[in-house]
Amino acid sequence: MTTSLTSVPAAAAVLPAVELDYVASCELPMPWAKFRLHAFTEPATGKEHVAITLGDVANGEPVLARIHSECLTGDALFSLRCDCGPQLEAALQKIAEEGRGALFYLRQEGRGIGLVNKIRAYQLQDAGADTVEANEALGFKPDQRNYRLCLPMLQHLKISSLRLMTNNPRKITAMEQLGLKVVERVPLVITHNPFNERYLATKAGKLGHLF
Ligand SMILES: Nc1nc2c(ncn2[C@@H]2O[C@H](COP(=O)(O)OP(=O)(O)OP(=O)(O)O)[C@@H](O)[C@H]2O)c(=O)[nH]1
Ligand SMILES: [Zn+2]
Repeated sequence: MTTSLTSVPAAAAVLPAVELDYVASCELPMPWAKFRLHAFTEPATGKEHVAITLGDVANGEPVLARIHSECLTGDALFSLRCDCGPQLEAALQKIAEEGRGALFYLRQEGRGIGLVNKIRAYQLQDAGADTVEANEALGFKPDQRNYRLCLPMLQHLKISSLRLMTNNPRKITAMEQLGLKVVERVPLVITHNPFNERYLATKAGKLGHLF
């Protein structure tokens, strides 16, 4: 049985709604704790998104949260070109340490351009472009993500106040524009290696990330 979860709060009335359907939840044991996994579908795109929770996130207290954008290469294939894998792991570990929190895994691969286009962008980066120049050369904005996706999931889980694990101030602004309260920014660990130095420098220099 699916439940339709379309809504736009007053603060985000100017933005078009994103409709998600809640489908099912299950236990998800991980090395750090036994989480719960909640599945949603996005009828407009056919994409499947998930939220991972631990503890009672619906009790009104601010929730330690991570909004994580899909990165197949970093999250699953151990790529050292970015810091996504270690950030995903660190966020889940921190939620487990606190015994309560939520991670939203959004299928917005490659900052919203998709896996194949991200690999095209990486090819341009191999030839000298930075991450922003590569996206633009392919006809995309530097960051095409839409955080409105989170709203139906947050509402389904009854979360309205966040302690957000991020180094990206635009994520905080996006959440506030959706009518959510961000009571704290919790910085995330950055893992430097010889392959991601330029990626991290571009994030700090052109995309406004706080390191
Ligand atoms: N287009 C493109 N996407 C990338 C590149 N490197 C990583 N990504 C994607 O960027 C997304 C992660 O975003 P980041 O900009 O690294 O970090 P963030 O989510 O904005 O900020 P944090 O909350 O601090 O992690 C994932 O969807 C990755 O697949 C790249 O070179 N080009
Ligand atoms: Zn990545």
